[in-house]
Amino acid sequence: MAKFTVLNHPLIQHKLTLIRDKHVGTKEFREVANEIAELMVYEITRDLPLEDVEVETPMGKTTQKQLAGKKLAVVPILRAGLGMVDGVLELIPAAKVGHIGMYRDEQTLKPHEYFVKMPTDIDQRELLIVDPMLATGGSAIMAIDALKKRGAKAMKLVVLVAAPEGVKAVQEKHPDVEIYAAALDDHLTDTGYIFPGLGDAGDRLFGTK
Ligand SMILES: O=P(O)(O)OC[C@H]1O[C@H](OP(=O)(O)OP(=O)(O)O)[C@H](O)[C@@H]1O
Ligand SMILES: O=c1cc[nH]c(=O)[nH]1
Ligand SMILES: [Mg+2]
Repeated sequence: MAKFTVLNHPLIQHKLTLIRDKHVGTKEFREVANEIAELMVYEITRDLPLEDVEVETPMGKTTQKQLAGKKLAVVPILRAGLGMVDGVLELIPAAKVGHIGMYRDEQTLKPHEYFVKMPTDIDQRELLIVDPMLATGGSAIMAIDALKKRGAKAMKLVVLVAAPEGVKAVQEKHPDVEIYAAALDDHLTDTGYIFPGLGDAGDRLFGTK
């Protein structure tokens, strides 16, 4: 079973508390969601492999480290995942970006896929799937299914807020995918929202409610 990790750096906790506040508007919600994503990626990439490279400084030749291994791609689950992409790209500006469009039926809570556009070489990349909310887990599971079907082999799921139900569901269906969250919240409500959560992350990011 892959790891589930809560990245509880004090800055991450503080910023998440800021955007939980229902009075925070679209501009601040957007800015802070990206800041949290950036801090999370800083933590998640701690163990990226390095290799030696020779470089000539103005003082002479030296052997130093550079990133080795698989290249990265960011995969937001639309819409709300878009709210984390800029934060990730701040740290990994050369990453490719694949998009998966998914919406959850409000009555059944079942996800529906409406768009997939991936870099052609996803089989050779490590994918960071981003979505602010992991609720029932249905959307993340379907997104990972879609990526695996297209050849993806290495991926991590990065969410701001996870519900225990969603973590369990993803771990059961995709035991090879590590999950990172800024917080593990208490439970899902009977309408499928995370409590205490953030509310509807897509609506809060894009001002659609
Ligand atoms: O774990 P689940 O129960 O599947 O719920 C989580 C999903 O719900 C939200 O998307 P939503 O369907 O609201 O679409 P949106 O991003 O367009 O708002 C959220 O961004 C996740 O993708
Ligand atoms: O709490 C939740 C659950 C699913 N999607 C959201 O945007 N928020
Ligand atoms: Mg939504």
